[in-house]
Amino acid sequence: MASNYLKELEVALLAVQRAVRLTKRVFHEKAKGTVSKDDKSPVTIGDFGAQALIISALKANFPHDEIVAEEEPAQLREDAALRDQIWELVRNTKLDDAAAEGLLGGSIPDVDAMLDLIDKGNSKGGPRGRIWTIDPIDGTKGFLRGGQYAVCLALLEDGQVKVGVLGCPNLPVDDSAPLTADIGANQSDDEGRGVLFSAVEGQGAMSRPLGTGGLSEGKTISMKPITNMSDASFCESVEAGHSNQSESAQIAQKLGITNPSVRMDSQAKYGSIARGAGDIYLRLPTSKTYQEKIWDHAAGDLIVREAGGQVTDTKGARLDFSVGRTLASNSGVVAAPAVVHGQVLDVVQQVLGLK
Ligand SMILES: Nc1ncnc2c1ncn2[C@@H]1O[C@H](COP(=O)(O)O)[C@@H](OP(=O)(O)O)[C@H]1O
Ligand SMILES: [Mg+2]
Ligand SMILES: [Mg+2]
Ligand SMILES: [Mg+2]
Repeated sequence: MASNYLKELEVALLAVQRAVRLTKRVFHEKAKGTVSKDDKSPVTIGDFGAQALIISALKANFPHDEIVAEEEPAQLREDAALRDQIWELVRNTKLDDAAAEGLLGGSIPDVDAMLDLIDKGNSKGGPRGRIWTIDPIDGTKGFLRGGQYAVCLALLEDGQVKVGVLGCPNLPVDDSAPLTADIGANQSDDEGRGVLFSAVEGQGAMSRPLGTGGLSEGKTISMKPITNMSDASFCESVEAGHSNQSESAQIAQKLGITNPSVRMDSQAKYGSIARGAGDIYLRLPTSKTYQEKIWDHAAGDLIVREAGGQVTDTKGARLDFSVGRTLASNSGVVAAPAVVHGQVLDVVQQVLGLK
């Protein structure tokens, strides 16, 4: 029987909403409990705490599903002070709405249970079955800089993205607000910011304000129909090490795009183009060896496609979430409204020397 994924969507929206409450507390702190991972990338108490809360909600509702999550608890087992800071955040973060909080399964009993939950995100992924993928803070570097970041959750079934949710605390609520990575001078003022994007396969994409309790009504979002490339806006990573910014500038110029690129951290880029605030998202490989991670793209891929977009890699292939924890068979990302995707891809391939 076909599923409409209603329960999965509700749990995912509430789990992301709750996790965002935790990340926002850390965002507003000066000391974010940052440690360096083996690959030298940063992780904070916010990343670990959000992952624990989301996995707890998933395990309470879908105990047999597998989970591919970004963070692993090894460092925490050795660092009691860090572990206690995370536990303090996790046990004090709840939704205001008791029924919604109850749906997420209630409290985690103790710090060891929390570490075990973080560890439950260690699935290898793959082509079969139901697999959730979590990026507890996407754009950790943006989070540390005071920029954009996103809490990301998606459900894969037999390698296909079925449900995707992105919590973007620093984007404007207003879907028609212009595309900018700026979150305003006064970073402690949350007024008008915080959006939850979601999509279910075949059911369109939505946005709604991030709240503190239950869910508010969602609005359908769609990509902007581009009639003239010279008016298009494109976005890319802030981090030059994550995407080749000189190639993207050449691509934009060849397409006749006159606006400078908007550099924004995280999957907030996918959400922004899905609601028509921007048009095109380019992610161009900076190395031959780096493999994109499934948690960096699964939710955004579905949200953009359900909003009328097309998402491929630079070779023109759809993103393949069925080959493990990384997108090992893909290279980069080209996301654009379906009607112009072919035109954009053509220029990407010319500039990258792929044709
Ligand atoms: N060399 C590289 N090329 C592309 N992406 C990279 C990269 N090194 C790290 N990343 C990924 O880029 C993500 C952030 O994307 P963006 O640049 O669009 O904000 C990081 O997610 P995390 O912040 O969750 O670790 C990380 O997984
Ligand atoms: Mg990371
Ligand atoms: Mg990420
Ligand atoms: Mg992350």
